Amino acid sequence: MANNWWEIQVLCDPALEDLVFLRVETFGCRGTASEMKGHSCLISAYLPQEQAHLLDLAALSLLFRQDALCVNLPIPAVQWNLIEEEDWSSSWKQHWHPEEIGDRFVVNPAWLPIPETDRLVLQLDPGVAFGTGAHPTTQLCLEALEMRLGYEETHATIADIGCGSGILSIGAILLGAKQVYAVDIDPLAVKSTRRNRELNQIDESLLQAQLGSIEMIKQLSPEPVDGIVCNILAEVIIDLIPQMDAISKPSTWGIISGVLLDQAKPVADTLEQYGWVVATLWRRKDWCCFTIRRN
Ligand SMILES: C[S@@+](CC[C@H](N)C(=O)[O-])C[C@H]1O[C@@H](n2cnc3c(N)ncnc32)[C@H](O)[C@@H]1O
Repeated sequence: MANNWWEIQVLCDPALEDLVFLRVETFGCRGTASEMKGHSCLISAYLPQEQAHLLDLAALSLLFRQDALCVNLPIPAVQWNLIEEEDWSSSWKQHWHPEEIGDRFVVNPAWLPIPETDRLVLQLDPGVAFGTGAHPTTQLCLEALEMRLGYEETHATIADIGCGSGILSIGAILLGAKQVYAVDIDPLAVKSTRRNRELNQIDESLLQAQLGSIEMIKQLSPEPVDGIVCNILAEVIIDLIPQMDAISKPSTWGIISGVLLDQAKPVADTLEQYGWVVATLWRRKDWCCFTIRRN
């Protein structure tokens, strides 16, 4: 049977973009992209057909409407189409362009020529996994890695928990990390990380990607790691913090994102409760990123 996909398109005020992203991700969409259309933002999101009925899509549209009304913005225009597998990959790809992130990176879609640049080129085919470089939390994490590894520390061993496309793991290796252990509970993310590792010609021994979560890092890494990067949602992070001790040493640092601003306090409280100090808190749009170290 052909695998068809729903293409959900939301044309909204740019101020609503983050909320729409959050809604489509929570809904289970696997590929998302956004672009400006005049003064509006067009968000396209993709979901396997069998994962949603028409009624679910109608309910999702109502949520967009509700969100807009709550913050006093125009109601977004929503449409959905059923598209075939081949059309999905090509229609999704056309949304992606090379994107400069921080001072050091350019994220280049793997199907485009490699750009001439002094920056580190992060070749990426995100497939259906999260992590294209377009999301503020991914950008904040890459920028924090750049500050940590680019100027202060190389040869670090790093755990990437919730690796998605592998973008942060690959970024860390390009910046000189010695060894990265990448884990994700989604088998498609692990597959995507391995594919992107190959695209960036990184040896498997430098970047190991496995299905699982923090407990898998313990199995992969013979020693506690130097750094932890973790870009997942706040409630998952709060559950993971107590387990971070098992892979850390006194000098271990962390880069934690995926946290909406209004969820920053419970995350910070939990970090402090488990012996971590919040060194900085970076913000982009409605999201934030913590850099942390041991107490
Ligand atoms: C927001 S994406 C981040 C992807 C990528 N690291 C980035 O920064 O763009 C979060 C990823 O975490 C994974 N995830 C969710 N809960 C998890 C858990 N408890 N342990 C490990 N991975 C998890 C999801 O499958 C998803 O791929």
